Amino acid sequence: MNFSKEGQGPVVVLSHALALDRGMWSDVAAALTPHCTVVRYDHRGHGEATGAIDPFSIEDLADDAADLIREVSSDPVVFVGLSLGGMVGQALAARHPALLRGLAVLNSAAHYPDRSTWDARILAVREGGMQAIADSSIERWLTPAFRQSPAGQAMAGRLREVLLRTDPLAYTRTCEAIAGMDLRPGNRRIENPTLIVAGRQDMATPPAMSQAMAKDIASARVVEVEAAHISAAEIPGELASLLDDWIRALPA
Ligand SMILES: O=C(O)CCC(=O)CC(=O)O
Repeated sequence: MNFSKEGQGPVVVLSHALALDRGMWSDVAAALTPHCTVVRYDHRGHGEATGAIDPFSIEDLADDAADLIREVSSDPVVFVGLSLGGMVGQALAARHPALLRGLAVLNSAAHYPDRSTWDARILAVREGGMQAIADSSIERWLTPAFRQSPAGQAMAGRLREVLLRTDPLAYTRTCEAIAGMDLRPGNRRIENPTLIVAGRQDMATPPAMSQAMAKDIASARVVEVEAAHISAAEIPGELASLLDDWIRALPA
């Protein structure tokens, strides 16, 4: 698996969103490394990872993350996942709780009752490649106000480049995994301290999805932030500070 490890202190693993890569976390990682050892990795078929040809499930991605954690740390780690990364985090906590000190699930969901939007995306990418979903994705990922700012325009450009570089087959395989997932039964077993972060302007995984998740995870608390879907790109400083405070308060 492709990963990077930087900084000193408790190990924090950062898990990225669909059609992005571990670069998505650059600004959050820079803010965390003075106090934490930050490990970032690419999901199957994303970023520098290759070989996402066979179908896989969110549980398979969670087992990949478990293998990575065993490789980078002999102690339990803090796992922070955004969207797809948060789905992986939920499955990881349900399947491998002893590997975790804490779980942060940002801008994510446990289940999609209606798979038609995923089927539409899969069809669009099969017919038109990643270009076919680029504009609509960026519109869901960042708020209009941020996209109009110079920093937001630069960020949108960087995210678009990564999306366009994503292997279309890896993207559609991951959409299949998300469309087929139901993490709710596993969530009812989670006992790790859990922080759920919802973006008030997140159209991809609206706050109601976070509230539903929190009903199943007894140990969870929900915090809302002013951002759209990729909060790690839009408000990295605020998010890093929220995570830093939460990590410091976790039992050792
Ligand atoms: O972002 C993810 O990891 C999955 C949810 C999603 O598809 C977000 C989006 O592109 O709208």
